[in-house]
Amino acid sequence: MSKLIMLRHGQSLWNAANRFTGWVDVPLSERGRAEATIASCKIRDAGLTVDVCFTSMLIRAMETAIVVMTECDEIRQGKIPIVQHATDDPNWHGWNKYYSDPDKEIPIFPTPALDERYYGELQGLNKAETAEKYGKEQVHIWRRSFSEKPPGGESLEDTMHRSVPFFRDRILAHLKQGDDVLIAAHGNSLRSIIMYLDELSPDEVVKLELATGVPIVYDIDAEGQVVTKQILDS
Ligand SMILES: O=C(O)[C@@H](CO)OP(=O)(O)O
Repeated sequence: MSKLIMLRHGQSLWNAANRFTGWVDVPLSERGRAEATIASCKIRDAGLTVDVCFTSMLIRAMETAIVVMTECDEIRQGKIPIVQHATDDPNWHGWNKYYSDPDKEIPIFPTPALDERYYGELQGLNKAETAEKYGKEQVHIWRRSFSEKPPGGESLEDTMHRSVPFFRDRILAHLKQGDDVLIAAHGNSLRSIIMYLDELSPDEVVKLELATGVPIVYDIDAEGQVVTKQILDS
């Protein structure tokens, strides 16, 4: 049985300011880094370790992954987490040219497939002011419905079309072979994967809210099926 730990990044500076963020690359707040540290301790205290880590390309998810993987040493079992950048980037050479033993490393794979949903024309706007302008109900539909897109942005369904194929092709492959996996990502990219894992309907996913910095732990069997789910929220 493998463990899948899903973690929404800690509070960002725009979460704190109640602004739509989407693909804007805003870092964690002081509280967000503390939340990531607490998440690391919860993962350690639950006796969990990590063999492979996936994050989005956005700094708030990467910061969270790095804090989790380095704050409580037990999680990395004496191994070194190393970020695995894309090999086809013409401006970036050398990161994978070194002497090392792969058994002593934990690869961290950043991927755009796990980025937050693109919030289009809402990016940067204050959420409360936007609700006053367009109505609470309309803004709730933009934020939480499955198929409605915010103006110029992605619906959850669009996000799912990139997150779930990546999850199935890349992440489940590790889980099926027995690796324990950490995904540090975003409210909506994780909602789309949880919708898939928990077999939620479009109506059910509207009510799914993920808190920042709270680990969600799945047991996954060798066929890639969910056996149990636990939320480490206390
Ligand atoms: O602003 C965002 O990018 C997201 C997550 O913080 O917001 P929402 O909760 O509206 O999906």
